[in-house]
Amino acid sequence: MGGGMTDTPASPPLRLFNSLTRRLETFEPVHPGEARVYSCGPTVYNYPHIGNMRAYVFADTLGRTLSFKGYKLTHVINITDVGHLTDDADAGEDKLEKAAAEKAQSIWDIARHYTEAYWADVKALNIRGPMKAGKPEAAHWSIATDYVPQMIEFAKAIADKHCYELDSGLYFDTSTVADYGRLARHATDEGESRIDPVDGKRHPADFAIWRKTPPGETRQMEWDSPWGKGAPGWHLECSVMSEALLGFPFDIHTGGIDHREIHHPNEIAQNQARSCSTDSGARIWMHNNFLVERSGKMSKSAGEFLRLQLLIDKGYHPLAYRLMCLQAHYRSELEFSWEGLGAALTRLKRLVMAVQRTKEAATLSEWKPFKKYLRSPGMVDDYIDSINETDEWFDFTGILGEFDDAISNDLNTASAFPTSEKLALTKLVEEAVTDPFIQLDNRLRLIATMDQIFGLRLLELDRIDLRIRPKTATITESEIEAILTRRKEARAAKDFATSDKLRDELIAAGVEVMDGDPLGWDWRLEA
Ligand SMILES: Nc1ncnc2c1ncn2[C@@H]1O[C@H](COP(=O)(O)OP(=O)(O)OP(=O)(O)O)[C@@H](O)[C@H]1O
Ligand SMILES: [Zn+2]
Repeated sequence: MGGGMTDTPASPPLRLFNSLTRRLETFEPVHPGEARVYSCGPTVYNYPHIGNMRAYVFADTLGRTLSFKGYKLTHVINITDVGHLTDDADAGEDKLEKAAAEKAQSIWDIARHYTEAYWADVKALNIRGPMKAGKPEAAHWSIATDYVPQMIEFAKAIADKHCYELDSGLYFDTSTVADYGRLARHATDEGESRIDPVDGKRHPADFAIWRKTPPGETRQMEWDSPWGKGAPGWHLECSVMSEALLGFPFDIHTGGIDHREIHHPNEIAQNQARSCSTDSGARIWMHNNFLVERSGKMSKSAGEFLRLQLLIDKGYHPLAYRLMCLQAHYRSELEFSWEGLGAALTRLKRLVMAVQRTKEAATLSEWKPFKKYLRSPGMVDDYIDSINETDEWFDFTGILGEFDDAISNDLNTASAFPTSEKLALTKLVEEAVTDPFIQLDNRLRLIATMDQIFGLRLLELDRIDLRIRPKTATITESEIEAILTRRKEARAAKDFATSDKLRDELIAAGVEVMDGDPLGWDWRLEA
């Protein structure tokens, strides 16, 4: 550690809010130098809505932060293609079987279709996806139906001590484990009125770990088991896949805040049974709050919902939605509005434009992040050494230190944002264009470093990428460009009548010209 630099500030430890203790805790990995994370994946019976995608932007921000802090990340995200009922508890039908019946399609085709739709959103939002020991290429998405034999083994192992059989399935007796429901913080028999009773259940909170196919019926997805033909329960999937892929216990388990009430307490109960201990299975349980609309939580069951593709069709770049998520803390509710999304898009444009100007003036052709800083999770000494090596006098420690503080404080991208935007725009980029003492290349390296967490592609995006033509526009890109060129000429010649006429022509075609906009014009966005 950089000899003699005793006054160097230490990189802050990563502190995360643990839903189990409802407190901020310092992250201490189970395996030194590693971070193993499990995120509950989508149930692929319908398109994901942008609220669902907030859960994965959050999981991705966590993963990126762990990588930034120097941990070798293994991140598992599953695909739930079986077992999730229309109620989070045990009433209702299998969501996938129901969708298949309604559409008269094969359940496997339905699962495939919606899995691909989810992957498209993941890609558009620059979510990194699964990771194995720091390598995305070594990882794969974990599909629940690939793990059914392991689920049966898990159930067999806990059946005698913790389960009982009814006509409808094998049920977990929640009274057999200590402190059931401690994550949700409700007493076992209270607050359960929304759980429809299943005949014969010993306690309202007991849940199916194996659901038998009713006599005389056939399910499209069913497997043989010691309890007859049937399908696994949803909660079982996550316990099995997390143990199989991450070991027991692992570091962090994530999901939306609704999972804190039923799904995760049930996973914990299974994990306790399996390990014959009080260990919940993960050291830290983290939950993102909801994306809401004025009318309430965005949800599929409520009928109408917003898909990422709709935002794109209206002319919003998907990363504007990512930025909108980053501007709020993951534990706060975020209210969606078109105005808010529009403001995020304008902010993204300004950032991209400022970076672009700096790129044009810089000398390097590639802007790698400050690798040395990234490689020294404990201290920033190495990083200061690297600056000394390059004779750079500018105090990066302050900027990166501030950024590191924010992100290490329970992923506070919300506070990182105003800070980094202020720095990036006024100090780092705009001043950089005029200040002869500040090296442009280092501004770009700094942005590259921070963007490892933001994932906004700030160095790759071009102003052209941010112009998305709304589906409703009745004019082509080149026609717009031609009119805009003529309008610019008219304005230069102070011929404002022609300029206004051309602007009206564009408006009639669905394109709004915004003279104050950094891009010179913008598409009209429908409210
Ligand atoms: N409005 C929301 N905002 C943020 N996260 C959400 C929201 N709705 C669901 N989630 C989270 O999205 C992830 C994927 O959920 P899943 O695919 O199971 O959807 P779902 O629960 O069927 O959706 P819905 O609640 O809309 O019916 C979960 O972690 C869930 O907690
Ligand atoms: Zn899960």
